[in-house]
Amino acid sequence: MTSEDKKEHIQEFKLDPDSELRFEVESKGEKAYVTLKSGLAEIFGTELVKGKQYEFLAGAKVAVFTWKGCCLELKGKTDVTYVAKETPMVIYCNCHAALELMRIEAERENKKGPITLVVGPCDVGKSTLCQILLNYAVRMGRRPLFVDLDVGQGQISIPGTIGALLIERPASLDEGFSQEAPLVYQYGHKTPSTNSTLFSMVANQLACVVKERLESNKKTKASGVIINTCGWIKGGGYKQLINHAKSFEVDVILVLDQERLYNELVRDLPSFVKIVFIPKSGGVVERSKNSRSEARDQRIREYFYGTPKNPLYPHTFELKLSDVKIFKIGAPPLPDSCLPLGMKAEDHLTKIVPITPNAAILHHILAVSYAKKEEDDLLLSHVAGFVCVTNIDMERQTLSVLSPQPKPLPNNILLLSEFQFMDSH
Ligand SMILES: Nc1ncnc2c1ncn2[C@@H]1O[C@H](COP(=O)(O)OP(=O)(O)OP(=O)(O)O)[C@@H](O)[C@H]1O
Repeated sequence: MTSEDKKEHIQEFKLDPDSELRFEVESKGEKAYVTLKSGLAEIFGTELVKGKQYEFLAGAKVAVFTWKGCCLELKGKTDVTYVAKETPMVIYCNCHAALELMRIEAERENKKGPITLVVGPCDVGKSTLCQILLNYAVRMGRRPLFVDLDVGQGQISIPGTIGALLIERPASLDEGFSQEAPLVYQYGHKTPSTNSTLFSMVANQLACVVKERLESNKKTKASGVIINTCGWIKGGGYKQLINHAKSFEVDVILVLDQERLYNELVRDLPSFVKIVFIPKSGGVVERSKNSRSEARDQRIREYFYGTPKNPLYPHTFELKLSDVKIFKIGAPPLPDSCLPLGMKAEDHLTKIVPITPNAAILHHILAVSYAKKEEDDLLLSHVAGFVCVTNIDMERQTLSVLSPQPKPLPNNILLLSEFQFMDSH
C-alpha cells in the first residue's frame, strides 16, 4: 500500500464495554481522524461528541475508551493501532469515586477537599491519570485545582516552569486544559535535579499560594487539588516527593507502577496520608529523549504561535538594554574555603545574579517576573509570561524580543531560562 492509499484508509471499530482503541500518529505531517458513530466514548476522560470528527497530529498517542461499548471510525495513517480489552480504567474510576466521597465530606464540613499527589517513574501515565481524574471531577460539577510540578513535560505554560490552573471544564482534545490565567513560577531548567534547592523553594512557594487560593473559593476548596510530578523518584527526586507531600499537605498519593516507591512512601509518611498503588496502563507509550525534546520545543512554539486550529500572532519589538534588568538564579558553586563567613554552599544555588546582556542570551527564553524589587521577591514571585530573545544589537544597545503581547512589557525584571527557541516563522 502506498502512503497515499494509507492516508485515505478508513477503518471501523466496534468496541465492547470496558475496552479501548489505541493508536499513534508517528510520521511527521500525518494526521488521523476519529469519529464516534454510536454509543459513548471518551479520550482520557473527555467525552466524544457523536458525529464530530476529531483530528490528531503527528506525535499523538491516543486511547479512545468506552464504558458501555461504541462504534468508532478511524481515518488516516495511524501506527500500532489495536483494541485493548485489558485497561486499568475501572481502578482509575474507583480512585475518582474515592476522591469524590472525600469531596462530599469536605463540602459538608467546610473543609479542604482531597489534595492528591500522582507519582511514579517516567512514562507510566502520570499526566494522563491527572487528566482523567480532573476531567471526571469537572464532569461531576467540581472545580479542582491542577498543579503541575513536571518541569520538563508539564501541561501548564512552557517547559522550565511549574504552575497551577483552575479546572472549570474538561480538557479539549485539541488544546488540553484551557490555559486561562494560570499561576506560573519560573524555575528555568529541564529537570529538578539541575538545581534542586531552587526547585524546592519555588515548589514550596507554589504550595503556599495554592493553599491560599483554596481558601478563597468555597467550591474549589471542597474540590481539592490534583498534583502531577516528574519521573525523578530516586535519591534527591524521592526527597522532593516527600517535600511536596509536606508542603502541599497532601492527603492522598497515587503511586503508579512502582511497588518499591509505594513501600518507601508508606514507610516515610504519616499514616493519615492514604497511599494507593495503581498499575499503569499497557497503552502508555515510552518516549525517547528525542521525542521529549521535540515535545518541549513544540510547547514553546505553541506558546508563541498557537496551534493550527487556534493560531496566535506574536509581536516582535525592541527594548533598550538600559530599560530592562536581566537576572539568572544560581551562581556556580564555590569551595567552602572561598565562601564568606556564615554562607553555605547551597546559598549559591539561589543567588540572584545580574546578567549583562551579551550574545550568549540570544534565542533564550526570558520570564517576565511580577517582582517589584529584584532583591527580595524575585525568587518567590510568579511570572506574567515569557519572551524570546531574537536579536541583540550591542552597538545600538538594544534587545529584540518575540512576545505574545505587544509593547510594553508588564515589568522590566526578566529571568533567564536555560531553554532556547529558534524562531523559524
Ligand atoms: N491508555 C493509553 N493508550 C495509549 N496511549 C496512552 C495511554 N495512556 C497514556 N498514553 C500516552 O502515553 C504517553 C505517556 O503518558 P504520560 O505523559 O501520561 O506519562 P507520564 O508518566 O506523565 O510521563 P513523564 O515521564 O513525562 O512524566 C502520552 O503520550 C499519552 O498520550
